[in-house]
Amino acid sequence: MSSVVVESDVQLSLDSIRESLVRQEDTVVFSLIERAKFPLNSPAFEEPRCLDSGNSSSLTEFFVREIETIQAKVGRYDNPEENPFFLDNIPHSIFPTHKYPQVLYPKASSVNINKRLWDVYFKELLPLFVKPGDDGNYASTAASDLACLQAISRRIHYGKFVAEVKFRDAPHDYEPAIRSKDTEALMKLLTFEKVEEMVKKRVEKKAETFGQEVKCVSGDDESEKKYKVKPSLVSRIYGEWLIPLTKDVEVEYLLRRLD
Ligand SMILES: O=C(O)C(=O)C[C@]1(C(=O)O)C=C[C@@H](O)C=C1
Repeated sequence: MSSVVVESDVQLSLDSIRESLVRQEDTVVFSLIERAKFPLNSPAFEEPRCLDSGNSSSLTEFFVREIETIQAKVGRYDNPEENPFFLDNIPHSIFPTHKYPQVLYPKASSVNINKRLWDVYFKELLPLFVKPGDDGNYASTAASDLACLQAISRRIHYGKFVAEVKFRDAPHDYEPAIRSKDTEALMKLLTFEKVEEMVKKRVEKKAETFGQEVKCVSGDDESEKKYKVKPSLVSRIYGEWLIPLTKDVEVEYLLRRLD
């Protein structure tokens, strides 16, 4: 076992972790609603159109790389809740940084599935919740995509904190499955189906509340409410992608928890 130990006295409970996940839902749902203002605008993220010869990034990739570099310089990635998409060598902050408590197990803390998230987001999620088309508004679209990607990335990588607290609460349950690298057993141990159902219902309600068209004319037919992103789709995005990705992060983290 590593000689570096986590600060096990740092207050960490499954309830407080779940409260943060609930709050993060607001950010995720809002970011999807904001992104839905623009059509798909696929040339922004599919095509290398940079006029600088030698740069084969798409506009969106270029934008994300540049923003991540600036954000690293002001300390974003010193926060263990944040995980970059492109930075292998994260520049040091050029400002004094906050000392975050070492809550995560150091050898497991670097789990990062953002490459997978990038593909899933652009190939599977985005075409589901935005209209097809191209209005040429690529810079604003890229900024909106980054907001979605960062909110979703934070949410799914929060699985590291969930896994840490579950491990601390029941190390004897988890240790045999970790030692035998039994991912199926780990998945079973960390799954709470009722919680997942509640999450899916709640995000649907949030999408209804945050994304309904607001009209001030009295006598409007309630049954004709319109939404910026279909609420059942937000629930599906959580059920089919965000929760499974969070669970994959939890498993990846646990597999390294005894290194
Ligand atoms: O709340 C938990 O226990 C989590 O692990 C988070 C989460 C989720 O992604 O929302 C994932 C797995 C559980 O089955 C329930 C919910």
